[in-house]
Amino acid sequence: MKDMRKTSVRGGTEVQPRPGPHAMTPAIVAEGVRKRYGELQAVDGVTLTVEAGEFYGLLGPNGAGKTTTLEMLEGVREPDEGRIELFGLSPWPRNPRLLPRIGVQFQASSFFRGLTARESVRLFAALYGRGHRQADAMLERVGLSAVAGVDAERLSGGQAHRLSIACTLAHEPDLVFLDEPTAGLDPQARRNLWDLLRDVNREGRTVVLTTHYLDEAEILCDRVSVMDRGKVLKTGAPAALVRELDSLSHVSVQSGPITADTMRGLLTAAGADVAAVEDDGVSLVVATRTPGPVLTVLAEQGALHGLQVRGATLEDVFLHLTGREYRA
Ligand SMILES: Nc1ncnc2c1ncn2[C@@H]1O[C@H](COP(=O)(O)OP(=O)(O)OP(=O)(O)O)[C@@H](O)[C@H]1O
Repeated sequence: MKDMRKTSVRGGTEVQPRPGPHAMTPAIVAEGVRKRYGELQAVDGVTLTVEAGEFYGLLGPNGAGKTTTLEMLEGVREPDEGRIELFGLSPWPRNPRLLPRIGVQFQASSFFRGLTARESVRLFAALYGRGHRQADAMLERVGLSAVAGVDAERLSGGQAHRLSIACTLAHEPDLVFLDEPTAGLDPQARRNLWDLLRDVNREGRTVVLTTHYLDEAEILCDRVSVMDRGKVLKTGAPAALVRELDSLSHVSVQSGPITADTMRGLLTAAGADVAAVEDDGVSLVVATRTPGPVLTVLAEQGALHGLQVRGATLEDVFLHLTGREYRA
């Protein structure tokens, strides 16, 4: 079921089979995790499980506690309370048995001064006893071979993000943590990075990311946890969270062939569940919980020109859960 969704999102690309996640120890188990900074309860009892092979997202607005949660999962910040296990092992205090299995993306802006892109990846690979060949293959993989000899600090924003991911992946970790990996990228660079992250996940690696971008989470993640004020408000597959909302769909067609009044009459006669029918002279829009009968009526009237059906999105889920607008 999960992989079918991914297949369609990935434009028909075939998903590589991977072992069923439930057969394995979860990649991450966190129970009742808390972190306080002075008076501020930044993380307030987070409980979550990430299965091996999952693409998992932590969503939320600024200050929700995503980064603090991620850092505790990574083992770089000590929780005040709670239990965390990665592949059944505690990441805190720093656990040398776990280090080769996890990859933590560092900020793209903090490469070692004076090193080229190639040297940067080779350095990271060497830290884990991996050779030049593997590092260079990773550089190729992220599409940076052509700029391998360029000073890392002179790369474009998109290239720098790709380089930081190459460094994160150079030792082939099973579990990859990314903190807002596409922040600040232009739409094309974002999409390129999405492709790369999907490929990494398709190889069977577990990917956990934080993001402000709800579209990104909806497209990439198998499951997301929506966080606000240090708490997880809800966890689930993006599509399931959206479906649970039971919100209105908006069916829109070009104005002209049929008036709003006629449409209302026909929809009532057809027994369709309609909340509103409006026409602004450009589009006729029907808000409904049952788009099927609406589409049938429009088809019968030959009024399907310019058809668009817009359902709820994760943004609506966020609004519903937090009672406030999503500000990326
Ligand atoms: N080292 C720190 N010392 C004190 N307060 C901190 C520290 N790090 C984060 N905070 C505060 O804790 C809260 C949670 O921050 P955190 O960075 O975890 O949230 P976030 O969801 O990742 O937000 P953003 O999207 O802005 O990165 C915020 O109010 C932040 O100001």
